[in-house]
Amino acid sequence: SPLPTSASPRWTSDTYDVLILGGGVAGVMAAQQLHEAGIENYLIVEARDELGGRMHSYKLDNYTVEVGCNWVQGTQTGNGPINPIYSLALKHKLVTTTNNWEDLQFYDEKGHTDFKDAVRLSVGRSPAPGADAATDDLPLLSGERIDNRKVDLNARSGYSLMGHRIKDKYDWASEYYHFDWEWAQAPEQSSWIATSFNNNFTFDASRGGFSDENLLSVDQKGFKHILQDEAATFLKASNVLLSSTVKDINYSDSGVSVKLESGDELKAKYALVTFSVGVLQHPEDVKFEPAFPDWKQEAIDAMKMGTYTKIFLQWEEKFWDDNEMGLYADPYRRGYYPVWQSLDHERFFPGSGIYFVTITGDESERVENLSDEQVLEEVMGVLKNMYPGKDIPRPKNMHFNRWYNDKLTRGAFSNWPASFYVEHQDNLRAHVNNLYFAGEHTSFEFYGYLQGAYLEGQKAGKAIASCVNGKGCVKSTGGDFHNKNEYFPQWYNVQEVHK
Ligand SMILES: Cc1cc2nc3c(=O)[nH]c(=O)nc-3n(C[C@H](O)[C@H](O)[C@H](O)COP(=O)(O)OP(=O)(O)OC[C@H]3O[C@@H](n4cnc5c(N)ncnc54)[C@H](O)[C@@H]3O)c2cc1C
Repeated sequence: SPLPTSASPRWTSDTYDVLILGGGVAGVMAAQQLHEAGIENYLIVEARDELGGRMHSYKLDNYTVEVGCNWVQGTQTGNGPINPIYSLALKHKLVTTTNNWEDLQFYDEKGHTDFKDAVRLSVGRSPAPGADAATDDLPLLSGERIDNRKVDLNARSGYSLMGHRIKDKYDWASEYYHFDWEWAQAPEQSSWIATSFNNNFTFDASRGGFSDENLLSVDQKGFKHILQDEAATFLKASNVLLSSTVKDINYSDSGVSVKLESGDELKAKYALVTFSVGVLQHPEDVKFEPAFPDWKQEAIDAMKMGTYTKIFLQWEEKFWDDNEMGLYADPYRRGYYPVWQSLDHERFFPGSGIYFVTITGDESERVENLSDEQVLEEVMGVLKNMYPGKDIPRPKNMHFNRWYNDKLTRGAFSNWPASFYVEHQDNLRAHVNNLYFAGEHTSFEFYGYLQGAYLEGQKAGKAIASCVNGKGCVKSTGGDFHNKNEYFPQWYNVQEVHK
């Protein structure tokens, strides 16, 4: 790796200007801002043995697969706004390919079937492929709600109000494919308004977004290399402390002290916490002293981590269909091993023998508590349904991450439950004394996505740099619900709606 190895940190006797807690996308981008502002007395503290966080690849046999993020989601339309992750991918020559969403095969418990029409007619986060009615668009109707100053509901209510009601297992699977597979939670667990603008800012160029293009990383150096290569352009060995888990964070308006699992203690004027909101929800993992003010704790607990689990399976020989994707409609259970992707395909890793299935949300949480053997048994049961009459051998390899139980993530990415309040979003980011916060979860437009982590890290890095350099500190917006929205002052005034 071109990256420096871990620092020999300076302990209590010395004080850093800034501690950046967490070396994922947000942490690295914040560090870059400090560097550009001429601040070099900072340290990134990361529990894992490399930078990247949820950019996390895994070597399955001879193939690098992505157990964390895999797509650059949204690129650029014409001269419109460009996704900064796309810029990074271009700069560091990420090897990508596209998916052909139409190359989808359908299955139920009796094998091949065809519910293309159910998928087409199912309302989606954006119009389903081939759907003709713009009214099938959840975000569109959400926009109307905002314009008419109506309150948020969950996305299930939105679907129902559009007249879309689940009739059978095919509707289940179709809706799952459009919704849960993106948000990692079910429509009833998700904000109608937040999922809608979140979708638009990334995918809908006509509504200020990047583009509806998704680029899949098939880079054998791992998706994470674009972040690590970028870090290597400015980070010095003395700026990074790897394999060091934070246990306690003590903060005030004069400084921050951080205790590591090793018992060592680091001190700084400011600290930026980039741990996921899931980690912040677990004080037994990382303890903050003093406890957060009520408004901060409420904002943290207002959000939920969705879990997105890719179960990679590898066989000596491919026995499955040639399609890129498969959608399985289980008769009894919504979201039961529903979305299958073949990597043994000419567009990806031909000859690899790799087929993977994604589960999300409550199913992920359930499955994480099973043993690998129990998971394999369930997966084999579904494959036997999908391919009746085929003698399917045990796979030679299986791998998946338990993101929900992982103390360093506590889920895959954040998702706003209904109802969404701009004030909670502001309070999630707002700093408390000398403790700042950034990560995908603090992003208004792009929560959940890499671009959210990138832009929030930059924003926090700039704010802290200005403070350190004596150019003025931003006033924390945290506190009781307030009435202004920095993004769309005239656009959404929750206070008025709820009076
Ligand atoms: C399965 C999955 C699929 C995804 N798919 C996509 C996708 O295709 N496209 C997309 O745009 N986004 C996707 N995402 C989301 C994307 O990966 C995240 O939004 C982004 O990586 C978050 O970056 P971050 O810096 O906010 O947080 P993180 O990457 O979580 O960084 C925080 C860092 O803090 C460290 N840490 C945590 N606790 C401690 C502690 N106590 N002490 C020290 N260090 C600690 C962690 O190890 C981590 O490195 C996916 C995520 C997952 C998990």
